[in-house]
Amino acid sequence: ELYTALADMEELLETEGVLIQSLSTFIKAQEDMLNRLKRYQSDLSREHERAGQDVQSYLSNPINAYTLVKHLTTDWKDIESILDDSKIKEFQYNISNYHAVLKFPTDEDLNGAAVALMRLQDTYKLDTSAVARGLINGVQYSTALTAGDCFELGRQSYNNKDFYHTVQWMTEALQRYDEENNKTITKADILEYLAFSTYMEGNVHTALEMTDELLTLVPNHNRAIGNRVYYLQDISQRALQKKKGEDGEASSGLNSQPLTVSEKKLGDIEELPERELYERLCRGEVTMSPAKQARLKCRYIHKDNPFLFLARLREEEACLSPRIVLYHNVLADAEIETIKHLAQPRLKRATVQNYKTGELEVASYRISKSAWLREEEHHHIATVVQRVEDMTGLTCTTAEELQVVNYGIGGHYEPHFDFARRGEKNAFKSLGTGNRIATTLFYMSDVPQGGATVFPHLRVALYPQKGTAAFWFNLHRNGEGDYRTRHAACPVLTGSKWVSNKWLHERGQELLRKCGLTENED
Ligand SMILES: O=C(O)CCC(=O)C(=O)O
Ligand SMILES: [Fe+2]
Repeated sequence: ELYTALADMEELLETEGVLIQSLSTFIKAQEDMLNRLKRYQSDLSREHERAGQDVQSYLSNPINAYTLVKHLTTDWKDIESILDDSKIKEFQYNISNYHAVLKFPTDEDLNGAAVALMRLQDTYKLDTSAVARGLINGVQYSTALTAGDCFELGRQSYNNKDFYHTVQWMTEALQRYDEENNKTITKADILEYLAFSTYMEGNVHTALEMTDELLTLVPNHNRAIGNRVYYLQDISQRALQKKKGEDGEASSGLNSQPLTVSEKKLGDIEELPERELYERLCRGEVTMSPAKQARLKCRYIHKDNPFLFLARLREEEACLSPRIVLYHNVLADAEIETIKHLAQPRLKRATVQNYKTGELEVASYRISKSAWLREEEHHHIATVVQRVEDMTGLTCTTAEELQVVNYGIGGHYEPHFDFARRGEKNAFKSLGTGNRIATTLFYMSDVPQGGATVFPHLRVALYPQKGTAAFWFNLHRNGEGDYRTRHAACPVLTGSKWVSNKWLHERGQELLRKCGLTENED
């Protein structure tokens, strides 16, 4: 699996580099061969023309006679030998051998990358046609996609039974097709997918029109002929049902039309489903109320810690209850490089714990790659862990190892709790270190677009800043989980997002975090 971390995608560029080099060598050899053939062709035809002007006198010249014989013996043999197909065989052989030695993406990677693109489109409300032109939020990141590219994206969606995106991308493919001089796909191919997906999206009349258009292009298209019959049946059935419905309505005099979404009064934003809040926060459409924001402060702090007297922490409050803070400039570039360097070769698809079985498994709601680093591995790791203790005033003796995470494009982690809930099977139980009392999340890269850490129920969005750490307690002082800390990592729109986290556990903090005087105190 390559698409889940941007770090691993770098190897694909190397693969492509080797393939391009190999293709260039092959083309060069083929061009040399053609040039030699062209030279022969022009020499031979010139001579042949000369002979044709006066055959008798041409052949009566002994040199010409010799030349003709030579052409038909040596030269044509030479031409035959130039036409050597071993170069093609060699090229084919090389390409297939590269599969054994270079990194290639799989069909799952292709599908994963396409799904990631759809996720970005949905979360950030990106316009299909702008994306197809290589524009992301108005910034030109890549060259435009061809009709064939758009078709392929539609096909991937189709294979995932995602007809909504199939329609979007096939419609875009059709538009690109009309503008293309060198066609990269046939109109019939596009129409076939577009018509069926349009039907699946509930628009049978348009599906029928598209199928009719397809049949004018390919009159004996078997599937189209079959679908057409099916669509016509569907239309007449609907008409019948509608008629029945109208008759019934007339007699009862009731209008049972349900309200449409737009007619429903949208209540307070807090009543929005979590998913909607999460996506709005990712897009930066929702913020904390100005009154709450006005109470947030930045300050230099030392927590009476001798080290911090010398190196004060730059603390920025992101939320007061529960308290979420950012510590700026707490990781040096060299430390970040060490962490990335050690983690990179060990990155594996990040897993989540199944709350019923306790098993670790991959899930579509967490797409990234991670690795774990121990303090003994490098003095930089030990220093960073020491810094967590200095920053938080807590102990790391019972903490988990440092987790390093890299997100690929579209990589995300949907809303979740970092702590284990009651009754949930979890791996911490056997450790005897208690629950995850707090989270320290280090941002190890800037992310140009997307990739914020958001707390939907608090309306807080933290934007990655290289070298900054976020800190919050997951548990109340009485040890109960603080449900307000539910948070998520928004999909990465552009850039590579690197974070690392240190999860601190309850045991050992007994004398470091005071108990509350009231129940469920922050
Ligand atoms: O990457 C982020 O912004 C958050 C990651 C996170 O919440 C986690 O790994 O538990
Ligand atoms: Fe988390």
